[in-house]
Amino acid sequence: MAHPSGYLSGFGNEFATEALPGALPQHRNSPQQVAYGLYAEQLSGTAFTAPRSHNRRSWLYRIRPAAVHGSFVPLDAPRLVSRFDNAAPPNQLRWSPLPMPTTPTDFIDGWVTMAGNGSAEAMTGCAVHLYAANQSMDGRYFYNADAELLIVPQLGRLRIATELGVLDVEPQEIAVIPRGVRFQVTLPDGEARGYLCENFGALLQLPDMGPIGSNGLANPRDFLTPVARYEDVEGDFELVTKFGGRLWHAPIGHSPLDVVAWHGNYAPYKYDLRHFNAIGSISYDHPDPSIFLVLQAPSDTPGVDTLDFVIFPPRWLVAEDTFRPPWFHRNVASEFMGLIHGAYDAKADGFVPGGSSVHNCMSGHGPDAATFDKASSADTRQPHKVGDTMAFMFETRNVLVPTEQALASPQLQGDYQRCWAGITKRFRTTP
Ligand SMILES: O=C(O)Cc1cc(O)ccc1O
Ligand SMILES: [Fe+2]
Repeated sequence: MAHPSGYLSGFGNEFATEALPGALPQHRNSPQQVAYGLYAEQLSGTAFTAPRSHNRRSWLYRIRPAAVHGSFVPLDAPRLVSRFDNAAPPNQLRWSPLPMPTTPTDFIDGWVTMAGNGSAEAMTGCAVHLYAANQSMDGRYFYNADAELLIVPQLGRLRIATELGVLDVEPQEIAVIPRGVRFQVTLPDGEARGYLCENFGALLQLPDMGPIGSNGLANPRDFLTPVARYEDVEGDFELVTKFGGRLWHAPIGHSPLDVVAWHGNYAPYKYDLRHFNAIGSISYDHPDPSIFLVLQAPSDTPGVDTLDFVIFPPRWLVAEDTFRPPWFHRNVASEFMGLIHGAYDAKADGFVPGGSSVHNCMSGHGPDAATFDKASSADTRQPHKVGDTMAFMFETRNVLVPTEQALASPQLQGDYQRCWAGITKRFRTTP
């Protein structure tokens, strides 16, 4: 049954889609002659020998193979950083939103690297960027050989035309573009801003749910993958790639979005965070934020992820005799947070939509003084709705090294630590 959205529904399914009838070969992948004079091409996202449960690849039937383009030369990208070997301060860090660009800037020009760990070459770790753009990509196409790309729009819609079809995303939705998939981003609202996470390692997957059971959190059928759609256009175009931590570009005489049909389980997808089924405490205490895990990129160590994508969606707080907002804490993991919409329940002010924060390994953080005061005297016999909110966290196993430009940024809030300065000594020698 066709999904009402016009997309294909499900996470990591074996999809099959064709924009022209009969374009998709049946019962084989590379027949001697493909219908409509198409070329067959495999795109693999995991090792050929990866276990079946993790094996991802798709077969593309296209007007020209991906090999047809000119030679790549380096492309300057001064705000893109790929080495995370500078000294990371243990300070809690927070930034105001990135201002919108004042010169023509498309989605690719608009990346500003904030922090990261590991490396693209080693295929481990991740990089966190912000993007801010005021132009559609025009005659320009991009693929990322370094990473799977998680896109978290905060302002303005994105039309992401990929080789495998079109994803329309708006704030409070996310998109994931697999490593290697070519795409072009246009801006229906004329401008756009948001957060990006490049995942250099194993692909993002839905988490196991343990005692939660077989339903809840992000339900697989809410993940949407586009149907095949192709462009048959020729011109003096540019193919940009991120490869080995830097940008390269090559001339290309046609649109690489020329895939007429495809099948497989390696494909872009989107997910509406508002569909997340939040599960929490219905008795007492504030659970660990892993309860809000949307997607995880596992590392080689069982139970320890390279990257966790966690959200803090609208929800009811009902826990009794409980300090309900996030507690004070220090974690072995490192946290990059962003706010997509509304307000975040641990911070009364200063953390605004489009803003960011980093709390690295063992750096103490938690509710600000105003939040602490309010929540420690709230009536917890009453349920409380945390509405009008959508915050997220990229949580990583390795320290998130902030880039020098992020540490020197005019948006860095030099007074961030003062949000805890009003937390006074309450100790007394009587209970
Ligand atoms: O630091 C944060 O605000 C994120 C966070 C939220 C929470 O509910 C528990 C732990 C945690 O790191
Ligand atoms: Fe935290």
